Amino acid sequence: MESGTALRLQSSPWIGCENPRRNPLGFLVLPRGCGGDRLNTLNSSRDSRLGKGLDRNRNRHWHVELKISCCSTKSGTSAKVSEKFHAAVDEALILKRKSEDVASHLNSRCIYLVGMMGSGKTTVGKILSEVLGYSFFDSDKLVEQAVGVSSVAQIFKDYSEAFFRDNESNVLKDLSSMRRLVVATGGGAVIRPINWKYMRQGVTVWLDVPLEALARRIAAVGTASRPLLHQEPGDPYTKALIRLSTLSEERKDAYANAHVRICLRNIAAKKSHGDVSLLTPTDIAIEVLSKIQTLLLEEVSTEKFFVPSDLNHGDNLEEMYCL
Ligand SMILES: Nc1ncnc2c1ncn2[C@@H]1O[C@H](COP(=O)(O)OP(=O)(O)OP(=O)(O)O)[C@@H](O)[C@H]1O
Ligand SMILES: O=C(O)C1=C[C@@H](O)[C@@H](O)[C@H](O)C1
Repeated sequence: MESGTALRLQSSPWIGCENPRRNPLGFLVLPRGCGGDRLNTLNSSRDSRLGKGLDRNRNRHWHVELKISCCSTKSGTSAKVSEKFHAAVDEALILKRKSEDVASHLNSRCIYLVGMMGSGKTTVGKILSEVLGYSFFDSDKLVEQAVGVSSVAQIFKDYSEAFFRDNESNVLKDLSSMRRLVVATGGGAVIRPINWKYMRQGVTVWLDVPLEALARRIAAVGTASRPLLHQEPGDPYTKALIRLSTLSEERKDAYANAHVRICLRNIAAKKSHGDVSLLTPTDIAIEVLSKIQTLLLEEVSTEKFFVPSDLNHGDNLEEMYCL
């Protein structure tokens, strides 16, 4: 992913700042005077939903956090680096603007990301949670926590898939009474209708990624953590592609229950390169916010609520799962 392709910031004449650093999510943290002024003008609202992410320390040592997710810097010239940095700043500005618009209509409702394994639910979900000032949870991790076993693969092995699915439903039920969460759900969470009842308490978003791209991503990290891919013979790419094709055929109608569909092929086509592998997680996060914005504006104009807006505050998730 983009994490291995850090920009060589120090060599950029445009930036000229010392010691740019990244926070744990891969956001660039720049000191004052390092090109963040363009963001500062947009960042003037004190009660911004982004307050936690962008306004932190603003009086003492103003800084900005940008998600840099460009694809390659192999040629490494300063001009190219500068161009890419400009593009990343523009991307971050769009992301911020969209997140503010969406936050004002979301009314604290949660976002549930659904999609096949490897579709980017975790990667994109973390970006969304950061810009919206939401907390991020991965339902697979919550199941592991609830069962007290360190991996989903081990739960499948020690118990059964059905046992895992029961626990997954329990987790989604618990989450459904919560607010201000972005949840990356397990790839198979969509197959149980009851889970939709829980997830549709928030806005549900389907990350629809071509199977070849999924298989490439999964092959790159291996199939060890994905028990449903263990049975197939062959090299990791072929193994993943065969199994993903069957699962996707079985599940495509279920994924289509989501309020919003993010089709990577369509985003790539809109960008005129047609290549989904050139789409950064930030590109995808921006598209998610745009589609949610459209949904919520339609909600306002038709007065028909697609997503319940009167949820009670739930119990404390940290306490429930000993996090
Ligand atoms: N836009 C992208 N471009 C390239 N690689 C990506 C992109 N988004 C995610 N990845 C990579 O694909 C892999 C899977 O991503 P991620 O873990 O976010 O998916 P997931 O949907 O949460 O998967 P799972 O359901 O199996 O937990 C990771 O190695 C991640 O770095
Ligand atoms: O696609 C699936 O069915 C799964 C995806 C993972 O996220 C895990 O929830 C588990 O490995 C099952």
